[in-house]
Amino acid sequence: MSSPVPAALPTAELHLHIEGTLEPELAVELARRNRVRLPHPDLASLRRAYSFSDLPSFLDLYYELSEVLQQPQDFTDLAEAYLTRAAAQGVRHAEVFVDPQAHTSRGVPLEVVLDGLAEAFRTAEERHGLSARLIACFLRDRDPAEAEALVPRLRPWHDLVIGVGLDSAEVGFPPELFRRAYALAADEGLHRVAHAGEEGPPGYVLGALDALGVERVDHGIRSIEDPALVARLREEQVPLTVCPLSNVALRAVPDLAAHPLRAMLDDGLLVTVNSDDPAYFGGYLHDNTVAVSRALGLGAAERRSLAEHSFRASFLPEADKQRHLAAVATAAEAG
Ligand code: HPA
Ligand SMILES: [Zn+2]
Repeated sequence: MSSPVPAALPTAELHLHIEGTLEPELAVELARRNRVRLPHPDLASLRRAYSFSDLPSFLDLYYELSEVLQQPQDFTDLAEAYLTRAAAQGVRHAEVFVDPQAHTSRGVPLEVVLDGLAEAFRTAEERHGLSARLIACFLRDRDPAEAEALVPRLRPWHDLVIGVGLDSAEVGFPPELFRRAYALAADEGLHRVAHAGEEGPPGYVLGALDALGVERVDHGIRSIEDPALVARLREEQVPLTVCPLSNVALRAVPDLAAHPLRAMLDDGLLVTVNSDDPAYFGGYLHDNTVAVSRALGLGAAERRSLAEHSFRASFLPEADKQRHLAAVATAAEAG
């Protein structure tokens, strides 16, 4: 008999790509609504395409399906579906990635993307009991000049877009390429995070810290290959937003039992669990927590630490962090 599923604790989700929440059913519906031809003729064949060998093979499908997103309402529907699912999985605050260039590069205006998402995010607290903000990611496999040009264009949405990030194909695109874009973002008062050490080497994590001044590292799992880097991440309590089901789906780790999450926790790192692209990788936030807990034998104390870390690592004001941490304590002691 398998053990009962632990209850979801209140948690902040800090590594979630809104485009990665596009479930196949919604992709098919939006393709029909917008008369976009998908290369997969029906839902069953589309579902079969959700099998990946690495990050680039996933990104091919992720960008292809993003083309069904055309109108503000499409982005509102996408966000609304995520918020509904996230709330049911214990998420009480979300700092959500969006890839503006994935849309502007195919002729969808920035306003369509951000106003569409804003429509759902504005009412997230009342409708779903969770607060939600955006982090605009630069696509690292495109010209850094595009990233630099994007930064001032985010100004009208600074109540919603609280930071910048860096994603897409990692290997061959080191953080240093985006030094200027991040300096511009810092001047605008935006928070800074970056994907590093997912497929790329530990040196990319160092580059994100030193060249980009990031406040959090997304993934960062390959940091464990460099003991001096691990010591620095521990001393500086740099948050690492880890995504277990993503790492297995993209073969960054062979299976969940081999995932470094427990070692990272035991090393005193400020790690959090997140879902990355849940429509593609088989689970939302609590699904990740349950799966990795089972595989690594994490207990209630470790799950409480993960929930606490998520709020400590968030960009929430201190008073809100304390309010959420109190809610974690109440839920953990009840459960
Ligand atoms: O996991 C990811 N890594 C890099 N880029 C991405 N864009 C969406 N998901 C990812
Ligand atoms: Zn990611």
